[in-house]
Amino acid sequence: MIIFENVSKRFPNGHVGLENINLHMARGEMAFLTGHSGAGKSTLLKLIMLMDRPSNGQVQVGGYRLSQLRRGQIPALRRNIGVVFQDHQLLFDRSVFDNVAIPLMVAGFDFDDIGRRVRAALDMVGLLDREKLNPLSLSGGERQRVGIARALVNRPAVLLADEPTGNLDPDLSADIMKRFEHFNQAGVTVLIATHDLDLVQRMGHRTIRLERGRLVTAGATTGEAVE
Ligand SMILES: Nc1ncnc2c1ncn2[C@@H]1O[C@H](COP(=O)(O)OP(=O)(O)OP(=O)(O)O)[C@@H](O)[C@H]1O
Repeated sequence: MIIFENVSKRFPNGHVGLENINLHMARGEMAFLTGHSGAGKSTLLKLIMLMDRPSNGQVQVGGYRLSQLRRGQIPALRRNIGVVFQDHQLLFDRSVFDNVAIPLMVAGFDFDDIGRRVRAALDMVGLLDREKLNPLSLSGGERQRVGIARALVNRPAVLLADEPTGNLDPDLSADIMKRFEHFNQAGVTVLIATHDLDLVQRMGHRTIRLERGRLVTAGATTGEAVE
């Protein structure tokens, strides 16, 4: 589902963010991406979601070589990748409903369809009764769940999360991770960048570890060679 072949990322200032990464995540897999601050976790996620391009090597997602995508194919790829950020990036001048609806509005869904899909996504994260509220009136954990609903509303095949539990207490972090596990069981490929090694160990999924831009452990993937 996600393949990195000899991928390096050198920034314009000369800093090497990623060096010769070879990685294979199978469809339907769940993995954690770990490493110290500055190890390259966000850089790796940005290459998958096409927010940035590698300097060398190839990234493939869902069978597409990202370097060969035509401009017109990029929105379809992005719709297939849901992204959850640590600071959830919600709009505080819109309701919870509108925040979750944004990807569908951008994609041009009709009004009724948007209503159905937004409510289904809010239901999945247990926030159906909060749709009219402003995110400002929600707790940190609830805001994060709104961010997850927004990431899932397009029913993407891949869910990426960058430090999704960074500001949450251990119970809420465990709750959010359980939800990711649940989506994974429904077939979504899930990759989560996190510093929370206790949680990673407790959950027992594959761990992909970066150190100064290099892959030091890629863990195991079902039936396929890695690294
Ligand atoms: N646009 C950029 N220009 C120059 N250097 C950059 C750029 N983006 C990231 N870097 C550097 O690349 C390295 C990897 O950054 P990245 O954000 O991927 O790390 P990270 O593992 O996600 O860290 P954290 O856990 O702190 O979020 C860091 O040293 C960072 O300063």
